Amino acid sequence: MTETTGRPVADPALWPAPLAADPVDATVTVPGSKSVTNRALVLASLAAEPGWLRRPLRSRDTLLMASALRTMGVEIEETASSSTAPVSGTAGSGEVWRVIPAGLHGPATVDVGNAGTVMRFLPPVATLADGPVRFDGDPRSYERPLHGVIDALRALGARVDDDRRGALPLTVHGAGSLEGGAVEIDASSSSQFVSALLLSGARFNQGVEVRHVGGRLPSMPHIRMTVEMLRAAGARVDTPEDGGEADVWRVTPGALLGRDVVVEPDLSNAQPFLAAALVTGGRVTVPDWPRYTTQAGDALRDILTAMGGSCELDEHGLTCTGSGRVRGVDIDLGEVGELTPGIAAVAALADGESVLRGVAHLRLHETDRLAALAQEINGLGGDVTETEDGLRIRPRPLHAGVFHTYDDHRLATAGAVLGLAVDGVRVENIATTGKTLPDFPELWHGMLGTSAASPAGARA
Ligand SMILES: O=C(O)C1=C[C@@H](OP(=O)(O)O)[C@@H](O)[C@H](O)C1
Ligand SMILES: C=C(OP(=O)(O)O)C(=O)O
Repeated sequence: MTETTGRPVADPALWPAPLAADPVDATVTVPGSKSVTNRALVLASLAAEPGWLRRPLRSRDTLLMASALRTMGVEIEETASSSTAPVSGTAGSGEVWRVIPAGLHGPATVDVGNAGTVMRFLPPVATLADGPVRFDGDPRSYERPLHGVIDALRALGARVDDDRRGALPLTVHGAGSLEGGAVEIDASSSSQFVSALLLSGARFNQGVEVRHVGGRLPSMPHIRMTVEMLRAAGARVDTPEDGGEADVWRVTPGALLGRDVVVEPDLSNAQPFLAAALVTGGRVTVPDWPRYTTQAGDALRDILTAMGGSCELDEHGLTCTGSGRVRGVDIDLGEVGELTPGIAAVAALADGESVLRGVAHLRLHETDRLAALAQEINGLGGDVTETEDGLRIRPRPLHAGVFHTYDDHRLATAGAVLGLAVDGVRVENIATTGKTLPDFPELWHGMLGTSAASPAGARA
């Protein structure tokens, strides 16, 4: 692309990933968790009384969730300060959303975008509406698995019209209530099937009993998050982990409490920043890292340590420090699949081979993440091969090039991590980070002490 003067100009769709001139040394405050925010919105909407979310994530996925619940009749008031909330939270300043539940209504139309949490958590909610709720979304949402939720809802008494059988778009014909009861699903393609049924289960006449039958269930921490948030809202939940049958979860019918939820920082979105410490031999602190959490991102402490860094959790938050050396790992990421793109980027810069296992289901995430990572890292000169359930990454010197992102926020942040160490990486559609981390470019430049207008080390 050239101006009329013939001078080359930057393509605005290609973000010049800043090269780290020095080891990073920064504190990065990471916005709220997508997974906590969207569960809290659903649970608050199903509760018997109003509730609050403090420091919710404001991103495409969470705004889609809020707007979907609003179209079904829930009131969500957004305020800038916590002063109106007469409750015990200690979130301090920041945004507060007040959720006022109401009888759920149809007809309504829900745009799920490409948010797994919206497309899976809301059809069960829609069975409680008093009319039809239509679900549609981005083209990719049509390809993401939904059969577990649709088949289960039918088995539990709902009427669902899915022209494409087991996929979006679809209509849930809400009848004001759902019988509920016991159901078997194969959730090996997404833990969100289980979470979806449990989240609404307390509002079904007979509650719900979900039995997973099939291959390995991924992302167990996310199911634990669902269980713990349900319990905090007053639901009785029986799980395999408290002596119940393997792969069976049960939610007893009952009213849910309105809560005052302080949303934790999104630990999976902390990943690129912590990875920056590792690949530049620097140091990054993420404040407010919870001492106890069900978030998958907490596994980063161990993973980044195994890759050559050191991570310390203290009153300042989590600080990860790079040693100047990045080690390859052989690791099963099945429990924490959403961390895979960022780990793959670090692994491509390591001093030895890595094997990332247990993540075959990533082929049906925002994009086919295994194919996309192999393609894009190899496009920069890397040596990545897809295995049956993951990636084999052999580090090689990388070179400048365009890193395509396939509308996947985690591909975009992975490209930024590579750009720290490889001169001339341009990330296509950095704005796609807005799915869960809208201010990513500003946060990234802030961490590096550069500015988007004249980033040191960046090339237009
Ligand atoms: O329930 C959740 O909030 C999530 C569960 C996981 O989904 P899968 O089990 O489909 O991987 C995870 O990857 C996703 O980012 C968020
Ligand atoms: C898989 C992810 O998202 P979703 O909630 O859309 O499934 C993710 O954020 O990595």
